[in-house]
Amino acid sequence: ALIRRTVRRLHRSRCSFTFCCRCCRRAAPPDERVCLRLGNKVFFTDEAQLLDDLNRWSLLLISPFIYPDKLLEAEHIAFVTESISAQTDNLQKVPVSSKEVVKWSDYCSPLAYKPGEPYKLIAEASVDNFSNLGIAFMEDRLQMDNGMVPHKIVSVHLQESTLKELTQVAPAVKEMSRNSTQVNEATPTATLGTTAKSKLGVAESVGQGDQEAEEKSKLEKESEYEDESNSPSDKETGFGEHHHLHLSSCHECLQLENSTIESVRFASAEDIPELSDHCNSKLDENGGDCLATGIKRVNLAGKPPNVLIYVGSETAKVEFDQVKSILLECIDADNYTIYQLHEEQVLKDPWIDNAMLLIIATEEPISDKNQEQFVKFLSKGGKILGFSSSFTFGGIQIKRKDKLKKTVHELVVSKTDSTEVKLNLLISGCIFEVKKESNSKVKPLSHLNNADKDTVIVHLPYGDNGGEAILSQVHLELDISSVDFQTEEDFNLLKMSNTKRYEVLKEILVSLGLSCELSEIPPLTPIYLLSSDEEIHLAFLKWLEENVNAEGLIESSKVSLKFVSSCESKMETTPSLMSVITEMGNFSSEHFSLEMYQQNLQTKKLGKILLFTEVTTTTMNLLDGLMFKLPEEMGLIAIAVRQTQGKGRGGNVWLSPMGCALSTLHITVPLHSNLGQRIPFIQHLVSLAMVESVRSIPGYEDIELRVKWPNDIYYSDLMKLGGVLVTSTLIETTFHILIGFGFNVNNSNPTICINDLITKFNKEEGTNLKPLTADCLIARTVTVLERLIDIFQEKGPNGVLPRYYKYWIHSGKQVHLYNEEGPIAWIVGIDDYGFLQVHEEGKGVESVHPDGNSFDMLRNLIIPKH
Ligand SMILES: O=C(O)CCCC[C@@H]1SC[C@@H]2NC(=O)N[C@@H]21
Repeated sequence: ALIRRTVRRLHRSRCSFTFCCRCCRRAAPPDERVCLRLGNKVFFTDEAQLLDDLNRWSLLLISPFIYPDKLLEAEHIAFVTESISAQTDNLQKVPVSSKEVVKWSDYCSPLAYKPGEPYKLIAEASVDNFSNLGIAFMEDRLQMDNGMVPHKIVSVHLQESTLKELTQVAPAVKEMSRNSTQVNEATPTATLGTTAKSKLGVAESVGQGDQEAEEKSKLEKESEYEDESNSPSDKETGFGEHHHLHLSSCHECLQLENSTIESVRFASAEDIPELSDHCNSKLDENGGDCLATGIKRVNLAGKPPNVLIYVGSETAKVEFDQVKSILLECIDADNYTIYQLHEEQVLKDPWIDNAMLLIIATEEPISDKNQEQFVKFLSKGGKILGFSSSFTFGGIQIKRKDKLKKTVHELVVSKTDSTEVKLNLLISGCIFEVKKESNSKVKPLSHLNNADKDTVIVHLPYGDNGGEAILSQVHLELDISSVDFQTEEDFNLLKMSNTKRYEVLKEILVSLGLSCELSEIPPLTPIYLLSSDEEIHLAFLKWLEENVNAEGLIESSKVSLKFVSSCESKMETTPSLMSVITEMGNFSSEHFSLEMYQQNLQTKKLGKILLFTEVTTTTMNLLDGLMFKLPEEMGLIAIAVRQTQGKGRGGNVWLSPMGCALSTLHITVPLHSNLGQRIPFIQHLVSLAMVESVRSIPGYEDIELRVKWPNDIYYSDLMKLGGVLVTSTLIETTFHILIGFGFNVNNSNPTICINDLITKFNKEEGTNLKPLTADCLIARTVTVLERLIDIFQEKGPNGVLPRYYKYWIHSGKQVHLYNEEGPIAWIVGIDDYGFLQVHEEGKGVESVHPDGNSFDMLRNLIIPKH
């Protein structure tokens, strides 16, 4: 309280606040200035410390969407934090509980740094967050992102001239902040200056080891490193002493990535069988095995079989839509028709003879007459699925358990293959009991994981005609948007069970005779050539005239592109031949706004020439024919709404449904450059850009989106919602890099998406942040990425790492080396080549190289490779 009060009272005055260790002799204050002593720490006030010259600092304002004018508001404090390496600080104490730890960058934004011992960082924070940092420091709970130990925090006054220097780094600022209140308009309209670089800071020498590399490059011939190709070893790709140089597609890295992939099984991409090109014929092949086919025979009109949903009273339209929508996501939608069974139809209409499945999804009491009708349906071989309804028959009864009502609880589900699945779901507040006297064939399918093992899902056969019901008292039908979750823990539990909820629901539907096979693959659509402005569009067309072959084709081994002026030419789009429509005027899409993309793209080169399509195989194949020949200033990007053969890392399939932002960007990197010597860093830069694309929007700074090393995008440290796939081709001394990135923006199911996090944030904070769209976020990602690459080329890893650490999930995480009983080490950062660094007690900081180790974050293990 004392610290908070002092900072709040005095922050507008010309005084500074210092938190430091008593051993920092030079800072020893006169007694009258000391506000608080705690152990070996002291907090005191002093005269204003001015910081008017940033010449010896390296600036970190790397995001083009950051607003230093916030600093002019008196509500923010700028300060310098000094830290020393853990080895130097013998007194480093490990906080008792990780809950107490305050992660430095969670409470501030880094602005500039000065390497060395002590390592100094300038940052800014709100008045309260500055106090939080000070308090944590005093209580030995402050953790720096890079594993160093904080020794001193001093607030400073940034002169207006200093702020101007910051503003030079972020020229789009003024324009941005004008628009910053409305998200849809919070898009930068100013373009970045031609040189948006800082004139300050220590630039690392570019092109070190040039001679060796040059010699090597003479020997280089075009070589492409892709996931499936014969990846070169580090030796082959290394230059001089840069023996760590290592591509994300190399063998070691893939192993590393596989272990990472293993640890995120619930992400949207994983464990999904690859779609075969012959998927369309699946239904026919199923033939008589499929109950749906059987029903079709009954349905003489040739119409697909009916699934009816009864939600009780007429006001329940919302409930009907909710149940219908999850059903459409589970069943082969083309083969069923879903209707609402209205109250007045239950007794009148001949639905009993036309429906194959009735879903009862209402907690309202069911009248005796309706009950009789539903049982009659069963007696004729009908199937019933009950969601939290009072409908029962045979040997079971429903018992209320009020303390369970609307709670999230773990349940255990027995699957048909006799395995068990555990997941968390919202409970209706009722359970099933088997009547004592009954000799019916009730089969419990699921019980709560509580002391009473309360039964919550049952299977009941009825009569001799194959009638059966599965009744559930857990809300399998509700997704997070319809659940009134109370706590963050409930949100997390439900989201982490979301994939399993689908799994269980599908299994129930299949056991009731529905087909849950993936529906037909959508047909591929033509590509549109779109550009960020008219001028570049014309320049591209001119270039094209000179570069297409006699048939108007740009050929490549993956896809040949046939350029046509309008969509009138009715050419079929196939995986190996696609038409590209060059007239922008005809373009419109329900799922992509070119205007939104243009507004958010603030780049010099990247992403200027856009190949957009609704449905393609994979965006990774579209740029091949163009990328080696096109002039550099026409940065290429491919964007799709859906992919039929989306590629993930390590040969995985990347599920690419509507709502997922899907894109491949082409960049070139000179071999003799900071980044060219550290190619694996690209994946870190892209991950960081994806996170910043959201968290740099005013109001969205605290959306819990993070990076997981090496290249995943996570919700907190819990669930994957995005990833990066990088392939590179070295031609002479230029790397041509294709960066595929995908993130779930508006596809809440079957896992989690960015808009879920925004909804959660609005609910918790009482805000009204708007949902985001793929077009906006792809453009922002490219904009931030170009910025990050510029900074990296100028300053090397140090120019971007403080920002990466701000968003990564590993700060201060403990791991075991070698095996579960192995020595403990702390993750402290990544080294100059992008590898993880750990600090083993008593041994200091070491890099964990993928060629010797793999990293299993879920098990908190770094294990040697076998
Ligand atoms: O496995 C990963 O985490 C990487 C996923 C990368 C997916 C993107 S989506 C756009 C681009 N096209 C693809 O086929 N894959 C990448």
